[in-house]
Amino acid sequence: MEEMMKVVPLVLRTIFWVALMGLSGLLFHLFNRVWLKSKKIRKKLQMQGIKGPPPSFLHGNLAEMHKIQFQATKAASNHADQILAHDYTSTLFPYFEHWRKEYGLIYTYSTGMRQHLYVNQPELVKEMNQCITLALGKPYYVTKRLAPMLGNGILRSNGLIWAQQRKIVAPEFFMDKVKGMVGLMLESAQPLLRKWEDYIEDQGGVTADIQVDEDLKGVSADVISRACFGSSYFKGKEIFLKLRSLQKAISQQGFLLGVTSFGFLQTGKQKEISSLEREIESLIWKVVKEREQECLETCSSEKDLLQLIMEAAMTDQSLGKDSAKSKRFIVDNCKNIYFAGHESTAVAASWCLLLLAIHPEWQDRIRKEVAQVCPNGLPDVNSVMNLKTVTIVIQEVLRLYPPAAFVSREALEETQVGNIVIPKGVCLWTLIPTLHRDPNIWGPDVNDFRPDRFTDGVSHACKFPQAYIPFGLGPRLCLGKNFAMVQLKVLLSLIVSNFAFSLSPKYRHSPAYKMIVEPGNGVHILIKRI
Ligand code: HEM
Repeated sequence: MEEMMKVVPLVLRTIFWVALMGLSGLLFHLFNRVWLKSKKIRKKLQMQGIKGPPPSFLHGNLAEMHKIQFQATKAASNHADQILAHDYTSTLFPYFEHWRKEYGLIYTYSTGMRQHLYVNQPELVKEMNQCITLALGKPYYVTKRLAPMLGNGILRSNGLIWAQQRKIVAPEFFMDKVKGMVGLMLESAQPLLRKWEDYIEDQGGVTADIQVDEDLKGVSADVISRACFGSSYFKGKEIFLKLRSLQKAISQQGFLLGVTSFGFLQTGKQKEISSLEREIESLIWKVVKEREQECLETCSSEKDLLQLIMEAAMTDQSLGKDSAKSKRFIVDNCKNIYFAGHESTAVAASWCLLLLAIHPEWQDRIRKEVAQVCPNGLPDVNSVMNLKTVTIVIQEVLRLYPPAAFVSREALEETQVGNIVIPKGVCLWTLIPTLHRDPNIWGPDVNDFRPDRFTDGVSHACKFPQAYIPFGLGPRLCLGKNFAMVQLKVLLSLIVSNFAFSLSPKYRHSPAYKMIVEPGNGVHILIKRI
């Protein structure tokens, strides 16, 4: 017994020393490998004249970012009366604004040990976006959180895999293909018109106070379901509903700053995410199998996107005969097109209705144009291309309220962008709304809603056309740009030529970031029949 009493403290002491050595080793590793490495990267940027807020050990500038965010949230007053003057970056990402005022259009900051470069100088934005090197990709720490939703599809992939996917998917969204989809866009919008007429009927027959967002999401889900899944679009809609739940679950995780909550807090959410991911995969796969069977019997000559993605998966040499790879390709790309194609277009439509509600003179101009250009007031393949007023209204809305807030890249290798050498691992961030509201680029009326600034094209609307990037720019330019623009034109011309609307007193202006920037409390308008 006495012997044992002597041994216990010895064991405890040994454990203590081993733990201490382990901890010192870890700290040494953190200090040497991680901290010194990020210090070296920072130094490389500083030596090129790039300044930024001084980071603290382990956290970088995170504490300051949270503090600035906290103060901005506290100070955020109701912007209801200054919808146009309100640049949402000042409330959603106030630290970027704070540092921009202090350090200019290019600066560096860090989150944890990760070094970032803020790039909002138009010349450098252009260089960065038009850089064709595969050494610039989507930042891994951001996209890895999106993996359950996007797999390794085109939105998150990098390098050769991305280049191959882009080659396969891009032609499906060329203007010629999109023109063929005008009919299905019209079909999808009709139920919305009937629904809003019913609202008016239900609310006394003259006007109705409605919230537009879910109805618009319904239309864009229907459009992309029809475009993607053709005859099986009902099943497509079921998939899309689940994808929306998945998006909601992921965006609750605050992935942007790359700060993880403690694992155990996330377990429930993680389980929900994994189960949704599995359900979506098996639903998509079921549709694919049914389609294969249909094709064995009679395959329609009219090919939808699913058909084209399936054919690409079968014929693309990079995927070879590996059925697992082909399956991943099909499932991931269906998921990517849904996410990219559905949410952002619907949110853009919401912002359009908001700005048109406070500018009835532009509703009048659209109405006149639709009456002149469209036979029977319905846009078709030819007339949709001639809707100039609708186009400039959409362009102006996307300038003031771009749904995608950032263009982001990571230097996968050391890369030269313009006159700056970007060390490997640095993430680059361009804030699209800030570029779109720079008075040096757009002039003193930058905060006014003035669609006619776009009458003679983007290059006449501003000093630096590459600074207008609601759809990005260069090799990673949005694949669905044509699809989104045509869909928005069809939808707006139908709504405006059937209804007149103004802003409802229920509307509260509070843009919110949920992977894209949307009206936080929805868009409420008062509508009446024309
Ligand atoms: C108003 C609606 C839309 C907006 C504002 C928008 C905006 C964007 C932006 C900013 C990017 C990133 C560009 C970059 O990282 O440089 C992007 C990428 C992409 N978008 Fe869109 N988008 C919209 C609609 C659509 C639609 C309807 C589709 C498909 C049907 C689509 C498919 C894609 C794809 C596949 C990419 C990834 C391209 C790549 O990485 O190569 N988008 N979009």
